Amino acid sequence: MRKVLKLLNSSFKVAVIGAHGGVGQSTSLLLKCNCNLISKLNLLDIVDPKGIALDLSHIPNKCKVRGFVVPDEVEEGLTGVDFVLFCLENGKITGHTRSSLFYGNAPLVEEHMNSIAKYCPSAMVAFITNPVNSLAPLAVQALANNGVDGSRRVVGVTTLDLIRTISFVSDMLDIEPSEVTSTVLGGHSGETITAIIRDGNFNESETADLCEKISDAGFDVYRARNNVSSTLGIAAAGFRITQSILSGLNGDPNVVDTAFVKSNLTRTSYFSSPVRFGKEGVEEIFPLPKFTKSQEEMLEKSFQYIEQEIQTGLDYFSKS
Ligand SMILES: NC(=O)c1ccc[n+]([C@@H]2O[C@H](COP(=O)([O-])OP(=O)(O)OC[C@H]3O[C@@H](n4cnc5c(N)ncnc54)[C@H](O)[C@@H]3O)[C@@H](O)[C@H]2O)c1
Ligand SMILES: O=C(O)C[C@H](O)C(=O)O
Repeated sequence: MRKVLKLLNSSFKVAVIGAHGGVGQSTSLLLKCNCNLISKLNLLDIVDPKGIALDLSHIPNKCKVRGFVVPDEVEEGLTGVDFVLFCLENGKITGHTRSSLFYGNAPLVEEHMNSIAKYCPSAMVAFITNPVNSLAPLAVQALANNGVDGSRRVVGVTTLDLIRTISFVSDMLDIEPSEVTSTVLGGHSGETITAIIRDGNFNESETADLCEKISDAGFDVYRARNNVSSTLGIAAAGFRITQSILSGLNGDPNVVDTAFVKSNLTRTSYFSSPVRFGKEGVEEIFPLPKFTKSQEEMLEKSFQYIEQEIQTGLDYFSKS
């Protein structure tokens, strides 16, 4: 007899933190329009997001959107939330390397993680906010400082690197995106975005150029948009990871997506690779495939950067 899949909830409460910003607004639009698993979409920002919420609420569907000002309305905005998506950025930061963002964003993230521990301790949490490789470990530690185990519930968003890889490879080979088997591992910063090209017959130097293009893609967008980083590609990537995480929470047994998670897969304590999402968050981390020699060398090179960036996140607590 065919087994009927029993899905549980189909009606999750989601919070977007930093919802007034470029990434926050475009991602919230996709979530409101396309995510049938969301019944309540709470927008949080230090700039009053009620106008954005009103605008989105005119799109007719079951998902109810409300705005909450940080810090006064954080309790109301986060209570009972199932999934929190971080899109905030400290406006006072100057310079734009992903790592230069750390010292501005870390205290804001710590404060919100303390609120999450208080008002929605079992929520899944995903970081679009940079630097992803440092802030996801910081967030897990912030929850631990509050007695909450977030090791399977906090993820860094690396799906933008994945969709870029799929787009570039499918364009170059003129094949359907669904046929692309190339992937991306490691983390979300220049030296750690490690594309694993498995399609086509690229020679060594073409493969190296393509991997570099994937790892530089964020800066290419930043330059081409006159110093504005991605808000549209990342919205699609943020939507994708939200859909994956909520489908897992909803009891779908086959949800696989790529994310930067606490991991034993390599010698770094966090790593981005394909994982299975379920009711408990990250439920399975898949073994790494066989690599070519040059892929192995690239990964080996990325480990030291990943570990340093993880350590930056963890050192935040020992130094403060
Ligand atoms: N992971 C990725 O692939 C990826 C891709 C693109 C952008 N990003 C990152 O996303 C982040 C947001 O980028 P953006 O272009 O939307 O920036 P933005 O400046 O347009 O928006 C940031 C928003 O955060 C809000 N904010 C500031 N402090 C806050 C606080 N304490 N609580 C709540 N909200 C607060 C601001 O008011 C603003 O509305 C950046 O860190 C950027 O580097 C990551
Ligand atoms: O560079 C950025 O801040 C944006 C983002 O990380 C990206 O990859 O586009």
